Amino acid sequence: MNNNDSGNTVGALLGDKPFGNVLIVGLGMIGGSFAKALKERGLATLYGADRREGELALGVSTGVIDYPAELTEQCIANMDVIVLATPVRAMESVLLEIKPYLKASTLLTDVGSTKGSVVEAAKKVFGEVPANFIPSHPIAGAEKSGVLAANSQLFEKHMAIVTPLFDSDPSLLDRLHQLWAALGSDVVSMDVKHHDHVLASSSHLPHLLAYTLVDALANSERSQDVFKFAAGGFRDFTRIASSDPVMWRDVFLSNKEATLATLDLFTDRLAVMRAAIEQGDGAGMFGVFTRAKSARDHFLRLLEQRTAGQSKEVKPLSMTVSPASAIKGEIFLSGDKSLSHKAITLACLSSGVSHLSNIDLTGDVRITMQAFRDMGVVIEEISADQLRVHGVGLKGLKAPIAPINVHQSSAALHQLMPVLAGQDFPVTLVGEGELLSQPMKELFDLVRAMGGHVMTAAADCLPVSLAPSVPQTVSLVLKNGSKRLHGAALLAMLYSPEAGELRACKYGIAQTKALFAYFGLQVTLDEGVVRLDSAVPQGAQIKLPGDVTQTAWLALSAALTPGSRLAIENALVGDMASPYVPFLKKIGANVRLLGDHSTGFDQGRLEVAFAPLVGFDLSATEVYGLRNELALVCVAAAYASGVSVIRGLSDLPYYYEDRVLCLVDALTHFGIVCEYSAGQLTITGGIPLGGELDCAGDYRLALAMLALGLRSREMTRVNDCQALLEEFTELGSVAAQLGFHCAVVQ
Ligand SMILES: NC(=O)c1ccc[n+]([C@@H]2O[C@H](COP(=O)([O-])OP(=O)(O)OC[C@H]3O[C@@H](n4cnc5c(N)ncnc54)[C@H](O)[C@@H]3O)[C@@H](O)[C@H]2O)c1
Ligand SMILES: O=C(O)C(=O)C[C@]1(C(=O)O)C=C[C@@H](O)C=C1
Repeated sequence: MNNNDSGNTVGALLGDKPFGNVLIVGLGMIGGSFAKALKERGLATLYGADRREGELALGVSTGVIDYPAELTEQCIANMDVIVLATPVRAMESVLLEIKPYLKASTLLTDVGSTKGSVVEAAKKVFGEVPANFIPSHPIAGAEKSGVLAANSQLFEKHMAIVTPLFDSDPSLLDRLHQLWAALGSDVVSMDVKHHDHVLASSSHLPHLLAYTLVDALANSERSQDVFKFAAGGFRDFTRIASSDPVMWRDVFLSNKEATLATLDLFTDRLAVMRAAIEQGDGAGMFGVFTRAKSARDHFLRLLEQRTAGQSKEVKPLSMTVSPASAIKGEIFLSGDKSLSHKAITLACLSSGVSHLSNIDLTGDVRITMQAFRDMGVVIEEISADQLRVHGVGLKGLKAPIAPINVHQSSAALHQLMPVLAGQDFPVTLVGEGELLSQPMKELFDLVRAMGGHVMTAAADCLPVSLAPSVPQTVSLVLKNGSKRLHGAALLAMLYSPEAGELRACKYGIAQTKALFAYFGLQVTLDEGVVRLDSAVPQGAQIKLPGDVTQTAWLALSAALTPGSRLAIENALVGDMASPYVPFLKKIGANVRLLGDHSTGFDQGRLEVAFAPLVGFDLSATEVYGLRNELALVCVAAAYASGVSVIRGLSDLPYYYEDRVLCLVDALTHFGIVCEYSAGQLTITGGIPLGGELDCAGDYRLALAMLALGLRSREMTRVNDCQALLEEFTELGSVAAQLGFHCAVVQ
């Protein structure tokens, strides 16, 4: 070892460099990248050992390491961290060499692609895995090898898996997390066996296929022409066949059981595809290709999000609105998100084909779609807002190959749980982020009421496994549940052996009733009891109406902005239309809703022009009917002449009242006089001042605050608009089309 500082204590060195002395054994592509990344960031003094002296010389001359080293006592005993980066089968001999000199305080880890074999090697050498040996594995790499391929950014925004063992030293484990995090990795913990199975499918099998494909073609009769005419597809598929043969031989020797399992599964699927080609089964092939395409597109989006750092940190977005000149134009609004979600679910569970148009395919609707695709449903995306869904029937879903991941979507979870509880196969649902710590007792109880077996590790939280069960007649009382839970209850009723019922339903069901009717299902509401006749949903053709909240917001915005002439071409008419439109009419707005109303999602043209608004007095019953749009009601009051009274607010569930109180703060901040007492709010109309507001991440509040800024004296800035932009993805283009002066600021 050529360490000039070898006389220094480890503590002193740690003071200079946070990770002290780090030795890499196997200074190739991964070991070199690790060393270079630490060295460039000034985080450690780097030593390298390799059986090829040439690699060490190159490592020093290219600045990847500080010093070449040998596995002597002087070296090993002086290290704070030792990283094994040789091919996995060479690790046992390295462990044998370092064993006599290894201190218990030194963190020993590795970067090998298999973990079970490395743990076995450690057991063989040490008798049991020492507490300071904690295996890890960066999920980043390349088809290159050798120290010259070292890349100091290789691990940034990639995952690093750590596989701690029961007896691993907690402070060294913490150090290992810090080490990978310092190189920019997202660190995740995994069980050794699970790691080897997952990686067998995600990494080992693809390498085997690429090597075998190239080898088979290279030895085929027409190999010269095959390579001559091979283009992008061949190159993309076979890039990894240029990887290091020693490394990959070691991987397959070390992870036999898991690779054979995934290979068998793949071979079976390949046989199915072979049969489909032989039998000219176009529909079968189409099904596989559409599902695979969408699974890959979904995976790429997740990867993009992660590499763009979005899943780590959500940047708060703000929006500004300048007093607009006028809102002018004709517009079609995209379909309601919650209806889109429900329509897709019903279409997947129907017999026959459904055609869904004006569907909102943004955000978590895609998570639900992906889950159904994973369970065998063919969903064709005909255009950005149209789907053709080949329904499989209520019990026709197929067991997914892997657990269903709802990511962070509670909406997707509520759609999927009752449907999965009704199937004849066991299934596991996993999630991510905050969703993992949210108790789902009410939803899980609902599944239990269906007769479902619900198994969770942490009480009523994700992940959850469902086992097939004998279905029970669904009879539920949902006094306090959310609207989503009520939606889930209706789906649960689909699986009830006899007509199910839901008591104490506190939400209007007009929209659900209409949606179910499209699929041939009859929902009735009688004295607070919702019933669903047992029937099999049938494929349907549905054109979803424009989003009701967006319609109400645009109508108010045009009504209070002089010079406005707005037409919304696909506003919902009839019973299901928002009561906000008649409310606007009542307070003097120039509003006309044109269109015949018979059944279902009938749509008409809503025309709005400016007119002065007049103060109003709303009873508790009217306020209940307008509960979703109360923030907009308050904005209307702020611009109306005279005093407006809004009654019965404290009779509403607390979150409606909270939203109104937030808006009252905003109005007061903008100089509008408000008084709130005993659930009654009075607002005296005036001219809002403008300024900065915070919508606390609430989509409806954000819209109301933007409307408030439309005629205020100064520009209005609304902070925390992330949820708004996720819900109303077309806000920018709608604003541009209608002449709003609305902009996003980071
Ligand atoms: N290549 C990838 O994409 C990738 C990704 C993640 C993890 N890994 C893992 O990282 C490790 C290294 O892979 P790589 O791609 O850097 O390979 P590489 O061939 O570039 O480097 C391996 C180095 O180890 C040295 N070596 C071999 N046996 C040795 C021994 N007994 N003592 C000392 N040195 C020895 C070799 O001389 C070589 O320099 C492997 O375990 C591999 O499974 C690779
Ligand atoms: O990107 C590549 O070339 C890789 O092969 C990297 C890859 C992988 O399969 O994803 C290879 C092996 C690993 O252990 C981890 C990552």
